[in-house]
Amino acid sequence: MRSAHALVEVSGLRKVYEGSGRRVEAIRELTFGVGAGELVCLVGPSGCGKTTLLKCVGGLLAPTAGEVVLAGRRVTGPPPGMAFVFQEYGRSLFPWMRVGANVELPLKYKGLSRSRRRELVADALAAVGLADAAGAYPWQLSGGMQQRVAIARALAYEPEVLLMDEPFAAVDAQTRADLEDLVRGLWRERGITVLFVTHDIDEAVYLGQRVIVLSASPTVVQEQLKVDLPDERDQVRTRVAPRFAELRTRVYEQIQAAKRGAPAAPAVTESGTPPPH
Ligand SMILES: Nc1ncnc2c1ncn2[C@@H]1O[C@H](COP(=O)(O)OP(=O)(O)OP(=O)(O)O)[C@@H](O)[C@H]1O
Repeated sequence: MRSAHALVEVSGLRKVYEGSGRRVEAIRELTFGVGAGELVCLVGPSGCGKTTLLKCVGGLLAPTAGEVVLAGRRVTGPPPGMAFVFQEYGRSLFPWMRVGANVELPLKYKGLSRSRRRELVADALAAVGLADAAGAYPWQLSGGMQQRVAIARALAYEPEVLLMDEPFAAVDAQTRADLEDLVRGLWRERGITVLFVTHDIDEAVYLGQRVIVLSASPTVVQEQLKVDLPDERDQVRTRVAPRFAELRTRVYEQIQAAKRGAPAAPAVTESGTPPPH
């Protein structure tokens, strides 16, 4: 399933780590596209190369073969239109800088005026519900609030593409639900393209318009699944909907198959109906 107008195109991507007498073929061959304004979730067994893939997409790692193209341009380093949110908010925010300064920092590299930077910081903090926290230090905030700050920092940067690497893996379940709804809300309001890596099947189905299931390492695309749930999602109602259960079962089965090394299932039809099995 590759959009004719993909904003991000991953073609024949391969990554082999070499060094210290060790050779790990993390990604064998990955090809997929992400359309402008799409929210795509990537799931796969632990160690299948999700982080490696995201780093290649974000230009933080050079692929061994293949390429990533953003808006028609080959990615060879971190492109200006991309922002990252990592799992470890504790390490991604600078503890000696107040929240406002943390959010503002990347904007300084964009050469924006001071007043524009202030505007963007205030807007982003308000968007994540932390309008009052600009003067606090990260360590004065809860884990969930720190992750909101990391999201605000990415938003303030006004990215075309937001790359999120298991961003909610380290927060409690209630906070996680709130943050999932925050991301969906921001995505719908701002039309950002989101590539969201998670190991949580329910999270992938709840958040995504599409779920890409990766095989075990050395990684290929095991299956792509269209999430044909209504755009209005709700933590209670969506998660008990029969279609949600069908989709999560399908993803679960594919991940189990991936762990066993079973061949990829045929692609899902446009209606999103899984093929019979
Ligand atoms: N810098 C590195 N040098 C050597 N091998 C690496 C390096 N980074 C990752 N790997 C290996 O590449 C494979 C994929 O790792 P990666 O972290 O991308 O997987 P992941 O799917 O994100 O893992 P998890 O689900 O556990 O977070 C693993 O076998 C890992 O040991």
